[in-house]
Amino acid sequence: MINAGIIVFPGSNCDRDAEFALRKAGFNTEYVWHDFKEIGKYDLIFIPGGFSYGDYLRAGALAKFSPVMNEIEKYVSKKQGFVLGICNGFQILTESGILPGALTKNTSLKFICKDVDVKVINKTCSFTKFVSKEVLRIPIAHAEGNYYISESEYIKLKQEHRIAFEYVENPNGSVGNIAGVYNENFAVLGMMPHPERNSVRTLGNGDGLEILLSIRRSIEDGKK
Ligand SMILES: NC(=O)CC[C@H](N)C(=O)O
Repeated sequence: MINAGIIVFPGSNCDRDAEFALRKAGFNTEYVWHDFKEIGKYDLIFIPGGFSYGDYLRAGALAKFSPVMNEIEKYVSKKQGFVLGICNGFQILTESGILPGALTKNTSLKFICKDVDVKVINKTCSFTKFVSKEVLRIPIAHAEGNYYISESEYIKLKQEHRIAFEYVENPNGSVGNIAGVYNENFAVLGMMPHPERNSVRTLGNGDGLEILLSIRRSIEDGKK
C-alpha cells in the first residue's frame, strides 16, 4: 500500500477533498495534525489548501512555525518521500523556504475562483511522467497566487527544468505564467491549481487525478 499523510493546520479546508482524490488515485490516507512529528512512514506528504491560521500576516507565514514543518524539512533533506503542496500548501512551502519564490496578492487584488488551463512543462519527473495530456484543466481558488521570483532565480528555475506548470492565460500576475515549481531534486512540487477538485468526471473532466495517479505509479515503480 502507498501511504499519504495529509497535513491539517488550523484553517486548512481542502483536506477532505484531498483525502477523496488521493483514495481515488489508490493511496492509503491519514490525516496528520500540524503538531505531529512521526511522518517518516508516508510515501507522500500532501499539504492541502485552505487558510492556515486565517492567512494572517501572509498566507502560509504562520503555518511555517508549526512543529510538523521541521519534520517536513528533514523528510525532504533525507529524501524520504514526495511532498505535494496545493495552493495554501504551496504558500506554506515557499514561506518555509522549501520551495523558492513567494506567493503574493493577485494583481486584481481579488479572490479568483475558476477553472484554468495549465501546460505541463516538465514531463520527466514523478509527478507528471504518467500524465497523458500536454494541457490540464484544473480549478484555482486563491487571493495570493501571484508567484514572484527574482529574474536570476527565474532563469535558474528554467535552466534546471524546475517549472512544473504554466498557465495558458495568466490569471494572477505570476512571473513567467508559473503555476507550479519543483525543488532541486524534484521530490517536492508546489502548485496553485487544485488537482483534487477535478479528480472525477462529475467535477469536470478528471484531469487533476492524472497528477495523483502519476505520483502513485512512480512510487510503486520505485518500490519494485
Ligand atoms: N484555496 C486555497 O488554498 C486558498 C489559498 C489562500 N489562502 C489564498 O487565498 O491565497
